[in-house]
Amino acid sequence: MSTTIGGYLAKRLTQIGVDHHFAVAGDYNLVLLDQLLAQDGLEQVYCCNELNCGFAAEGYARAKGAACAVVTFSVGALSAINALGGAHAENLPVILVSGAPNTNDHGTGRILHHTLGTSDYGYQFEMVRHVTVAAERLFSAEDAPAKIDHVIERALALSKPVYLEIPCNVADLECPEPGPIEALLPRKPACNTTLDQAVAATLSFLEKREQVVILVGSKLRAAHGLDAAVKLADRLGCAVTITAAAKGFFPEDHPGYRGVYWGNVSSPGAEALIDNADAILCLGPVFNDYSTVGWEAWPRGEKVALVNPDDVVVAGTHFGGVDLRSFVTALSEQAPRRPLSADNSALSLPVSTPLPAEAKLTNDEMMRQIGALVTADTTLTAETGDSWFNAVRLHLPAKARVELEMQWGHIGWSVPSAFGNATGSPERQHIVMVGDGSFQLTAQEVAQMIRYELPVIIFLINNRGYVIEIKIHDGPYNYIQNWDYAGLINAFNASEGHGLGLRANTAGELAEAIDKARQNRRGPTLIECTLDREDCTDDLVRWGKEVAKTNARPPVTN
Ligand SMILES: C/C(NCc1cnc(C)nc1N)=C(/S)[C@H](O)COP(=O)(O)OP(=O)(O)O
Ligand SMILES: [Mg+2]
Repeated sequence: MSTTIGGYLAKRLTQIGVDHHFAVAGDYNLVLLDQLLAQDGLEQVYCCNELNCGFAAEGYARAKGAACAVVTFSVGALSAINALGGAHAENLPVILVSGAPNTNDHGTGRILHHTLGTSDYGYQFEMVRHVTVAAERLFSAEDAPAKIDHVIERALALSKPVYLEIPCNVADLECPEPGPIEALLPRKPACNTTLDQAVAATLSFLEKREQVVILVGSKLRAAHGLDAAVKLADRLGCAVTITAAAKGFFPEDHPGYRGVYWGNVSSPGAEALIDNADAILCLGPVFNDYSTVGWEAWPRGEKVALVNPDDVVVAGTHFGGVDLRSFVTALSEQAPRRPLSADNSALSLPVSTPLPAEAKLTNDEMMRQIGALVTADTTLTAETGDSWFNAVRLHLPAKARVELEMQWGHIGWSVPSAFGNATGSPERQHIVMVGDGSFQLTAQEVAQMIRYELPVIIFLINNRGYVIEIKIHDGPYNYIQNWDYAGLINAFNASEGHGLGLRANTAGELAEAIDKARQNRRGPTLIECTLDREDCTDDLVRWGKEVAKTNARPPVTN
């Protein structure tokens, strides 16, 4: 039996659970797109541009565990590279496939369209290697299967993006059918010696310590450690806090859950919990300048055990090659059981009383109404901006998901990412919180939500500008042209009733808009929430001041 190179890739995608791939056509990838279209069980979904295509794949990977975006050479791929940087920063296995020039043109000195106008077509491959963990260029059918398998295996093993370049005259060449997928799926090293020693060292580290706290980090999901973390919390009976970027990675109805640890904008009591702990088990943490509030809130020292996706550092010893899930599972089975020491009734939940219907809409009222929408089936995608602080403050029902991009932080990511996420998990209710500034970068993808009839509810928070930047450092550059955001839906020809654009100036108008959104099941509903520019979370103001201070540090002169 044989197939084509495009058919081989298509079959491999379905074997790893990718039922859709995202694409923008270009003459370098049209034959490849035909090969992918021919695969049963693999749907081709189109995007407005290649940046959105990359972000849609990133969102799909959040839902399905892997994703694929197909773009054309150079003019397409260079836009998608930004989204690949995001997938790398957020630990998501996105496979970027780029069409490429005819193999006969290499080395001829000829000038090709869509290129820099030089005869060297290798610059894209050089650029993409900086944002991927594996990259391959195909030139023939002979080594194509091995190269395709290599990038797929690396993407899954490391939960990171990879790249495949397929010339336009190679995509339909004949090659053998793919074999079983098992060898490409993640398998952890069976080195039990190091694992056992890491666990033993941690058990003795914990032995004499009373105030144990687990801090859940944003790499925990990519390391497949969510369930193991709950088991460990049950075993240790300890308090559990999360970093902001790990929102939704630990059940908030768990008796040990004690909120978000984020320095001076932590949940009430969470900062003291970490400061007073004598043992902090950090599971998949990312301590960057934003998450440590300008390097101020960064748990370090002998009381910290670092459990990273592929290594453990505890009591001054580094145990390499130990995968997080195996380690946390073994620790939860061997640690002495302790009684429950934490009680999340101590977690004070934000309570805001409903405003009268005619009252001007406020941020708190907006969040009260959005919070009431969130259920176990909800996926809330929250954009960079005050939406971060609003989303992190929500108290989530078990199994609700929050998607954030707090490492990469590319404004505009939320709309295409939610489009991809909704494509990959149509059974869930999808909500987006996105500011006016961010929305202006990638608004087109709402048109695809209309085209594919995805009932995403988009809360467009119109506070007239880049408020997070205004709070960090104000200037004329933080103010933008105001759009008729609610009216934009009509520009996307939503007249078939597949899309709704509404505006909410008051508490009552928001409640009505949400009712309409819940009934609109055949397309997106964009609700423009108008807020005063000064009406932002206190957390943003306090956090912004600290970050501004950190940015302003003068160069150290020695
Ligand atoms: C301009 C920028 N960041 C700089 C930036 C600029 N360009 C890209 C691609 N990504 C970025 N983060 C940011 S966070 C704006 O405040 C976002 O404004 P908006 O979406 O309106 O949200 P808020 O009003 O809540 O801040
Ligand atoms: Mg704004």
